[in-house]
Amino acid sequence: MKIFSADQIYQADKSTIQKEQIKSEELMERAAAQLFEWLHSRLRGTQVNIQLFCGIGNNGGDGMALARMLHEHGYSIKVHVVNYSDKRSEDFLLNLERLKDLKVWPDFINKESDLPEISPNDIVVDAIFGIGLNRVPDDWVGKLIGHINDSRAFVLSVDVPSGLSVDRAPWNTSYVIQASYVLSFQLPKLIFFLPETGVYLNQWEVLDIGLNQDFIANTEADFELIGRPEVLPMYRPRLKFSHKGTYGHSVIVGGSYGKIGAVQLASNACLSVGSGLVSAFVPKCGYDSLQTAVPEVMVLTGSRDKNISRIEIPFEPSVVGIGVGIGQDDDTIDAFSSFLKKIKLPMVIDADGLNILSKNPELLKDVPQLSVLTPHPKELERLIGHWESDFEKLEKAKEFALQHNLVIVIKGAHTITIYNGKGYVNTTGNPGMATAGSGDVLTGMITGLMAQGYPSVEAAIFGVYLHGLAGDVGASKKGYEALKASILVDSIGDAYADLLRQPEIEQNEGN
Ligand SMILES: NC(=O)C1=CN([C@@H]2O[C@H](COP(=O)(O)OP(=O)(O)OC[C@H]3O[C@@H](n4cnc5c(N)ncnc54)[C@H](OP(=O)(O)O)[C@@H]3O)[C@@H](O)[C@H]2O)[C@@H](O)CC1
Ligand SMILES: Nc1ncnc2c1ncn2[C@@H]1O[C@H](COP(=O)(O)OP(=O)(O)O)[C@@H](O)[C@H]1O
Ligand SMILES: [K+]
Repeated sequence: MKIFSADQIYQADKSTIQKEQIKSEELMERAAAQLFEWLHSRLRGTQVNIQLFCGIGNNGGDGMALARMLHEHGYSIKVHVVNYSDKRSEDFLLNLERLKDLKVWPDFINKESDLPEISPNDIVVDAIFGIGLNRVPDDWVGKLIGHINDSRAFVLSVDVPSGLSVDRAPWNTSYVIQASYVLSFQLPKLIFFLPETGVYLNQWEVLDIGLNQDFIANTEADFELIGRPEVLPMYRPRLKFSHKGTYGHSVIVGGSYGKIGAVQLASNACLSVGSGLVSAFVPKCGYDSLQTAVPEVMVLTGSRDKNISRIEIPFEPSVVGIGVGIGQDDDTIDAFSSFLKKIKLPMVIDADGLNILSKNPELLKDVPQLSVLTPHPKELERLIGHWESDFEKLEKAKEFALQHNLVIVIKGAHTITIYNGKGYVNTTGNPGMATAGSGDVLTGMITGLMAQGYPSVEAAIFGVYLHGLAGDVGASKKGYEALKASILVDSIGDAYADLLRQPEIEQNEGN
C-alpha cells in the first residue's frame, strides 16, 4: 500500500472531487459515515458519553459530521469546538450549521475557557487537527491536548493524532494526542511507523473513503507499506526438477571467540530460508561447535584460533553474508578490506562489518553495488552521521544508498528498506524480537534469499517481512519474553506456510 505525503493526499482529494463531480462536503460526509460505522458497529447503542473535540478545519468538520450521525442514532454526545483560529473551513461551518439544525449546541473552547471534565469512562473523539497542521499548536491548545491525554479515556483520533505533522517531527512532543486508536483516511501515514511519532498511537486502521484509485495507482510514492499482498508476488516457488545447486551456495563469514553463536544463527537461518548449500567461514575456535550445532552447514576456518585474519573461500559462492560476530581486530579489518577488493557480487553486510565500514569509509567504494547493508539505528548513525529527526534519518539514508547504489535495511519495530530513493516499510514483527541474535537471523535469511536468485532489494524486503512473520509465529507459541533468536529460525517454515496459505474464501469454496 502506498504512503502519500500531505500534498499528495490533498491532490488525491482534489482529483476525486473532479472525477466524480462531487462537492468536497460529500467527501467529508463519506469520511464521517465511515467513522460512524466503525464506532456504531462496536458500541451498538451502548450508552457511553462521547466527547468530540473538533478543530475549525476539515478535520474538525469530519468530527462535526460524525457528531450529527451519532446524535441521530441516539448516542449521548458532547461537542466542543476548539476555536484555535478565525479561519474556519467552509465544510466545517456547513457541518456546524447542520448540527445546530438538530438543536445540538457545541461549546466553544478558546484560550480563556476552563477545560471540560473528562471521565476515564468517556470516549473522546480527537478531531482537532488533521493533516493540515503546519505549525506548533498554541499553548492553550497544547494544554487541552495534555488534559485529554491525562484523562485516561479511550481516545479515537480522526485521520491522525492531533499535534502530529504528516511530514515532519512534532514541534512540541507534549502537544500531541496519545491516541488509543487512529482511523485514517484511505492510506496510512508514514508517521505511524517511525519510532519518534509512532509512539503516539496504539493502533491504526485505514478507512476507504473512495479516493480516486487511478490517481493513487499513477502517483509515485516515496514510501510503501509492505504487507502480504506486496510480498507474495516476490515469492519464487521451488521447481520440481530442481536440485540443491539451483538454490545457490551461500557463505556466512563471521564469528570470533565467544561470538560463534552469531554465525550459527545466521547460517542456520540461511539454510532454513532455502539456500541450497551453506558454508560458514569462522575462526578455528568455531569449528567444533558449528559442526555439531548445524550438521547441514559446511565449515571453513581461517588460520587463527580466535578471530578471522584472512578470508579465503576455495569456490565461487553465490552470495556472501559477512559481519555477524566478526569483531574489529586489526587483522580482521585487513581481512575484511582485502576480501571486499576481491568480491564482485552483491553481498550482505551486518554488525561489525558495518562498523568497520564506518571507521574506514574509504572501503565503501569496494562494496559491490546492490549489496544489502542491515544496520540497526546505532550502526546506521555511525555510517551516515547524526540526524535530528526520523525524517532526516530517512533522507540521509536515501542519499547514502543512492550515492553508493546500495540497499539499506534500517532495522527497528518497523524496519524500513531503502533503495533508489524509496522506502519500504515493514509490517510484521513484534517486541519479542528485541532479543540477542535476532539481527543475525535476518542477515542469514537475506543472504539465503539472494542465493536463490532473489534480487537484492526483493531479498531485503521479502526477508524482512518473513523474519517478522517468523517472529509473530514464534511469539504466538512462546509469548514475547521467551522468544529467542533460535526460535525465529525454527519458525521460518511456519512463516512461509502462513505467507503462502490460501485465502480463507478459496479454502471454503474447496470444501
Ligand atoms: N484528504 C482527504 O481526502 C480528506 C480529508 N478530510 C479531512 O480533512 C483534514 C485536513 O483538513 P484541513 O486541510 O482543513 O486541515 P486541518 O488539519 O483540519 O487544520 C485546519 C487548519 O488549521 C490551520 N493550522 C495549522 N496548524 C495550526 C496551528 N498550529 N494552530 C492554528 N491553526 C493551525 C491551517 O490553516 P492555516 O491557518 O495555515 O491557513 C489548517 O488548514 C484531514 O486530516 C481529514 O480529517 C476529510 O474531510 C475528507 C477527505
Ligand atoms: N520492537 C520490535 N518490533 C519488531 N521487531 C523488532 C523489535 N525490536 C527488534 N526487532 C527486530 O529484531 C532485529 C534486531 O536486530 P539487531 O539489533 O541487529 O540485533 P542483534 O544484533 O542482537 O542480532 C531486527 O531485525 C529488528 O527489526
Ligand atoms: K485528529
